[in-house]
Amino acid sequence: MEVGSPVSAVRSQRVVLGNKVCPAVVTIKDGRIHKILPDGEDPDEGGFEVLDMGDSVVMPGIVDCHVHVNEPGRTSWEGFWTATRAAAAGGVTTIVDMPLNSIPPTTTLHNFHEKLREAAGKCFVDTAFWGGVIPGNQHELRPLLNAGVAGFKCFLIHSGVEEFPHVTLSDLHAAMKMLQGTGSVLLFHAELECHQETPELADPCQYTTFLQSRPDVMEMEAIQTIIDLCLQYKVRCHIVHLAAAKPLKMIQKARQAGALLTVETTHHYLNLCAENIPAGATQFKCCPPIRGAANQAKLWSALKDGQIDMVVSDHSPCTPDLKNLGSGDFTKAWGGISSLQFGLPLFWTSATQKGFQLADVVRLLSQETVRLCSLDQQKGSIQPGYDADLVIWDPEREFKIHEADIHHKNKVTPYLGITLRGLVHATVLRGQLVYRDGVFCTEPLGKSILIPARKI
Ligand SMILES: NC(=O)N[C@H]1NC(=O)NC1=O
Ligand SMILES: [Zn+2]
Ligand SMILES: [Zn+2]
Repeated sequence: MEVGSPVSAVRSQRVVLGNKVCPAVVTIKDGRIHKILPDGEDPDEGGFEVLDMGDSVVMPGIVDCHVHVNEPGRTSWEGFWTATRAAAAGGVTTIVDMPLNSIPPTTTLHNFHEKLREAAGKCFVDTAFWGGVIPGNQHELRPLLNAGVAGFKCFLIHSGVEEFPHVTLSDLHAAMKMLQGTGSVLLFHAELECHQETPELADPCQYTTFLQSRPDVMEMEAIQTIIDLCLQYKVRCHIVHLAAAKPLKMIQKARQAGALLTVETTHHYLNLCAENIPAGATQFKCCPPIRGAANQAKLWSALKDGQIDMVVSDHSPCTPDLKNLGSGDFTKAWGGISSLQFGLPLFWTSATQKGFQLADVVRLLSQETVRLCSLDQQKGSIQPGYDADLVIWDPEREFKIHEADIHHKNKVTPYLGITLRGLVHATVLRGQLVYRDGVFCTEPLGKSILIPARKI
């Protein structure tokens, strides 16, 4: 079957349906899942283009709700065309774009309209959008929500870019008042500046120098602030890219007290360790920093027992010069790691060794992420009526990451040359084959997804 073709049924010996993996034929009508038939039973109506995938796994497409596309304004860093091709190659059928790093940032209705114009006709997978909260823009929040943003993101510390300033507590009270009763969600970059001594003569090329400059107490302090606001206003709050395990106890306690609080971590915190980062290797720089192995083990057990809800990429690329790889100075390099294309195999390679099952992958990379961005009635599950967004992959197949196979605009990544388990064969977007074995559909078939206002 050619890429770009409509698919009217997919057959496989391993279809992930809820908690089960079984042989089935998934039929598709008008871009949506129509019926799920036991294998052997043939689709009854004629003219079916059955894509027979043997024993490759068929799963809901991955929904990565933390991606910095950077368009418009910083298109040398990334863009809709390249980011969504990387997504398609990685089995990601929906991304949610972060409001910052693009110029302008998605902090006003006017800027959101500009974002939508720029995205049109360039996306190979579906794309939804977060709005941003910055000082003084509280009157833009309701209009942005009514226009279809999935929710909002803010920073409690310098964001890395000047045009997206971080908020103070009084900005947050103003924003919370606007969001109260809307059912929307506020995402927090959870690091707060704390008073601490920084050793003057520390070598900026040593990873530990950077790590010590952003200790886990900065995450603790930020998360305490978030919990207080969340309980006070009863607005849904979400902690992006939790790196430290220490705040998990207080998060759990807050949830037990009724806080509408969710938390994500990223592939880099689950796969990379501070102990293994060489001097000068600024491709590993991100914020909060990658912490030690003992911390990482705690993140994995928190994922297992549901204390961390989901795993995302936080794909945040830049041009190679901004990584300062030449000097290797961690204090000067851009913080951000590119991994949009490799989320599924990165997660699976480690998770399978820790006893996670395919159904856990669906829960952590699709079902929980669609709930966060209010797409759970439409995406993230193989059920009649849902969008026929599928990833078809081989969880046993190993492959090596070669630069030539990376579809992100800039190829700098800490994962270059590593071998992963889990090869994506095909990606189906609303019933159309958009990627198969290295070949993309020539037309970008992705849509901008506007989220209808929540009914609460
Ligand atoms: N501005 C931006 O993308 N920052 C991201 N990069 C990173 O490493 N953490 C972030 O929050
Ligand atoms: Zn962040
Ligand atoms: Zn981010």
